[in-house]
Amino acid sequence: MLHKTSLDKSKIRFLLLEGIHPSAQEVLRAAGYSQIEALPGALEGEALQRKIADAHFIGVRSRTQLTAEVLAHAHKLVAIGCFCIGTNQVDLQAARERGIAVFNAPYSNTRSVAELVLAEAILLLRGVPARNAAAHRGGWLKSADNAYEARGKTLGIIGYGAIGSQLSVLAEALGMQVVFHDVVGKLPLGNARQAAGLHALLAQSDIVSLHVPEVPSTQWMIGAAEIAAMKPGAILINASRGTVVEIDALAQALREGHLAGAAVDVFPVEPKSNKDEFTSPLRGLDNVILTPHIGGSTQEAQANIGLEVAEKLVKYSDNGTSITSVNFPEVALPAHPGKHRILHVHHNQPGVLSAINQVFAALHVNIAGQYLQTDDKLGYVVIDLDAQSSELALEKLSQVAGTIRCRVLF
Ligand SMILES: NC(=O)C1=CN([C@@H]2O[C@H](COP(=O)(O)OP(=O)(O)OC[C@H]3O[C@@H](n4cnc5c(N)ncnc54)[C@H](O)[C@@H]3O)[C@@H](O)[C@H]2O)C=CC1
Ligand SMILES: O=C(O)CCC(=O)C(=O)O
Repeated sequence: MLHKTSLDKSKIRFLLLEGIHPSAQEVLRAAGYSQIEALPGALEGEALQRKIADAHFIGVRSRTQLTAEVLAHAHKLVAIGCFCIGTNQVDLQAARERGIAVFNAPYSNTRSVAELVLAEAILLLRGVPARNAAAHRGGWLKSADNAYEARGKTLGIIGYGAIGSQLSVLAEALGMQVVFHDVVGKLPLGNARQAAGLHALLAQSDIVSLHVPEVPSTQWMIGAAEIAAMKPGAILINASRGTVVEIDALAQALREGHLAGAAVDVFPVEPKSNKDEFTSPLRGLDNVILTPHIGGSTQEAQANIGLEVAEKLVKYSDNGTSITSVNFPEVALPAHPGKHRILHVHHNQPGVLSAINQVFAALHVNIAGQYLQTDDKLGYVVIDLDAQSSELALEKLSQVAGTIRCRVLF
């Protein structure tokens, strides 16, 4: 399917969902974009399909599912901004195949998640959730039973990426010992140690905290067997994705007392909005902290995410720069004063580049600058040329076999 775009800024439509921080709109407006629709909640089904059909750019957080089926309606969509870290809510491959670049904010809420997890670890070690719940019911559980300091305890971090390693630093500052498990070799920060494997980590940790992405290798990676391998009285914290932990197995281990407590921020099925009911086998367990996927929900993180992702969308829209895209060949582009710029996304197959160059040769167009980046399946070529040639060149380039999308910037 071919897409050809040549649009004035005033006609470019941004759809921002899920209460994205106003800082994003400020960036877009400062860059000259005025057609911005911002909605407080997520969309799904027909409503999403209808809205996305009209948008050139869409911004989502973790709720809106941009599946291949939804993207099939996104005929005008140029790029997606995930105003968060995770990009599992987007079918990245389907987006690529349609020439839609996807951007995210890989570090803006890292600290917020790490701080929440550390706080939860301390509260759970002290048995605060259960004592708090009892007090709300009129109980008074003053005792040191099952209440411990964080100092000297072993924190096992699964996924030693941005969040895991930030947590590691904070935990060591409290005097905790950190072990971690990751599928790739990581530089241990401070005195942290890489565990011999997942089960070795589970067997020695007083607290296990998950910081992996949602990918096939992490699906249900913590099930009954892994929970059984944890120390009796240990604590499990999951602020990664709901599909990483088998929630029924966790509920059972908590009911049976094998685990002393848990903090869970993400669930296999999460309510679509704040008005929908939250259901979970973990409800009603006093020793479990349940939070509504708010690991990254702080004012600081949301404001920074708004700026970061909106700036990436503006750069891609204004100038074609795709640096940091999570599904697209990355090209860092200079400004193009006095020239028009054609952006051509194509299947990386033999003959496309020579066909593109033949178009320019046949039109006798002088190319002022050409930039190319490819990966195994996708090619992204950018051509700067004189203003008077761009419309005709866009028309011809859109007809080159293998073209996915082609647009011109003035
Ligand atoms: N609860 C919330 O509000 C938030 C949740 N998140 C979740 O946290 C996840 C992690 O975030 P970051 O640390 O920024 O990501 P990251 O990409 O920096 O780190 C993830 C680490 O997990 C490792 N990993 C991948 N597969 C693994 C496996 N099978 N076993 C062990 N390690 C594995 C990777 O090698 C990497 O080091 C995100 O993907 C997102 O799903 C992120 C932000 C907020
Ligand atoms: O704040 C959100 O909506 C999602 C946060 C999250 O899970 C992420 O950044 O990956």
